[in-house]
Amino acid sequence: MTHAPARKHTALPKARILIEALPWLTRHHGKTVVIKFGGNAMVDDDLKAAFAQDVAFLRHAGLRPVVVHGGGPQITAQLERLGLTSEFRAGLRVTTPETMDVVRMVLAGQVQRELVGLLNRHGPLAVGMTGEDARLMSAVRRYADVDGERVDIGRVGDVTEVDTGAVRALLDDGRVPVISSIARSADDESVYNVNADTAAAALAAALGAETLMVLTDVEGLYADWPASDEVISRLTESQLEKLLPDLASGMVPKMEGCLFAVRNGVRTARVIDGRVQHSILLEIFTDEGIGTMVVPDAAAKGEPT
Ligand SMILES: Nc1ncnc2c1ncn2[C@@H]1O[C@H](COP(=O)(O)OP(=O)(O)O)[C@@H](O)[C@H]1O
Ligand SMILES: CC(=O)N[C@@H](CCC(=O)OP(=O)(O)O)C(=O)O
Repeated sequence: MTHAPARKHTALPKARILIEALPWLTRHHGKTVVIKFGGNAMVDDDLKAAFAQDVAFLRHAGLRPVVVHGGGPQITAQLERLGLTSEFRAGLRVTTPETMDVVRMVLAGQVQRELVGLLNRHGPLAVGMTGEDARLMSAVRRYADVDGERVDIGRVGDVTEVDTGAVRALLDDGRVPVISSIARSADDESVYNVNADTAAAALAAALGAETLMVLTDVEGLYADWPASDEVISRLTESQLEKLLPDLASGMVPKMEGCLFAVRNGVRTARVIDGRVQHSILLEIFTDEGIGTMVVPDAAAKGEPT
């Protein structure tokens, strides 16, 4: 049996930690947070389980988290298993009809299912869907820009329209939507492979999310990558716009997505290190947050986030 003073000794610091989170939780109560979990950040099972714990925590604390997941490395591995090649142009996968079948199978049938399972360990929370369901995301064909030239990369799409009805209904019902970045053309004829950063940004804007959090396999946006690993902690939309042309492939859709989000009503967009366990909760306990935060020009000074 534990004596009351000993219980107090161990419990008090825990109570203090919870109380420390109170201002953040009060500020974010009822707010929608779109969290993009990159395939490169899904390093191991412990990390994925910790991610699910963080998301469940946010939901139980009264926020409305929406998960958009990637799975680039997982798609590449499956293509290799099938003897198919992977080719990227300007950070986007060249997607033949055959590749598209694999993309859909891996994202919706494997990665999404795994995340749904991990989240549902914490209650009947997660519902998986792709952009095809209830016409969540409509897309048009996207071409890659390679050295100023328009290159055909097959069935790659750019989101043109988001119908948030089904996602809002799930959120209102206390669920956590887990979304794979696949979309259909408005006429329903074609199915497209959408970059998961692009899909997350489009959803965050359409939902009027408070925050877009992008979990990846670096600490944030490096100022002079790959020469240095000095992370830029805060950027306004104008500063980011100037940097965009100099960014390398993996970061391009991420930072374009952050810019799109803050330009379209999302209060902050953040790129954080998904390889760090509980990186989402770490955001709660640090004033300036970890990683890189992008804010609209108008909100550039002083406001708490
Ligand atoms: N300026 C930069 N700062 C940080 N990472 C960069 C930068 N430019 C390019 N990168 C690359 O972008 C990668 C992240 O993008 P990506 O591989 O698509 O990840 P994810 O699977 O999370 O979407 C990093 O691992 C790094 O190699
Ligand atoms: C068009 C395009 O490139 N689509 C991506 C979709 C998955 C994705 O974006 O996953 P990450 O976030 O893990 O990179 C792909 O096929 O790899």
